[in-house]
Amino acid sequence: MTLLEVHGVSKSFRGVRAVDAVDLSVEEGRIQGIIGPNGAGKTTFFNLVAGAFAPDAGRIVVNGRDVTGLSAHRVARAGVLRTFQLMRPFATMTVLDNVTVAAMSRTRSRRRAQDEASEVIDRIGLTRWRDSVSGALPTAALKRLELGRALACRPRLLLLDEVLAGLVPSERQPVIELIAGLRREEGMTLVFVEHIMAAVMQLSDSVLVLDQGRTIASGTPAEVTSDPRVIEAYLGEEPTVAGA
Ligand SMILES: Nc1ncnc2c1ncn2[C@@H]1O[C@H](COP(=O)(O)OP(=O)(O)OP(=O)(O)O)[C@@H](O)[C@H]1O
Repeated sequence: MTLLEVHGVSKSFRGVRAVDAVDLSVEEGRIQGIIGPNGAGKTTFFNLVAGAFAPDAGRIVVNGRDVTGLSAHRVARAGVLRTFQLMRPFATMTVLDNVTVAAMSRTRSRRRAQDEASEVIDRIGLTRWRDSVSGALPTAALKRLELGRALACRPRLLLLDEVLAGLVPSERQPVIELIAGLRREEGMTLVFVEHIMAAVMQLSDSVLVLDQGRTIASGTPAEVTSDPRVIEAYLGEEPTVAGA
């Protein structure tokens, strides 16, 4: 079943076409990567799918329902959630309370929300930080917390915005495995924007490549990374972006 269908979405900011007639179709239970050089339009595309901005043109359908132009809140209720590159937990609240607040979006029972939050915290490997104030967490734990807050809402489609950014290489693989497990064990559908190519290669069933707002390639990780248009688009970028 197709969970996400994006038809020809476009968005301009003061004359700059940040996203230009982009199509994407994601089947349920698949992992879709989105890559592209800086300024390619990846974050804007996420914002359009998550309802942060309405597109100037095009249509977004989630689980057969047209969500084009709906608010982020309503898109979330349709089952689409995103994480943010810059984490936004409540710094003075504990990890447990932060995840409980997210779980409260699904239940009125604080007790049940707390139980679900505890499960999520174990799932994402934050058990030892459970009662710590979020502001005291190191970056790697904060990244997991951001993921946990999204998972507590039990999304059907999770949009991950550079979850590996800011992590040192040894911290990346466990997070990659955590993400792979979400699909394998829970059948979650994921769309992720990522600069770390090793993660894109390992996780993605399919990759969409944007450059200057347009789709320049789409296919398996091996197909897109050997595509001359993709190689050309990345020329001049930091080697860690193109080849890490
Ligand atoms: N809110 C905004 N107002 C004005 N211009 C914007 C806004 N958001 C994005 N843009 C512009 O749209 C274009 C695409 O930006 P976007 O952040 O979507 O790219 P990106 O691929 O996510 O880049 P990066 O990899 O650097 O995060 C850029 O030219 C950017 O300056």
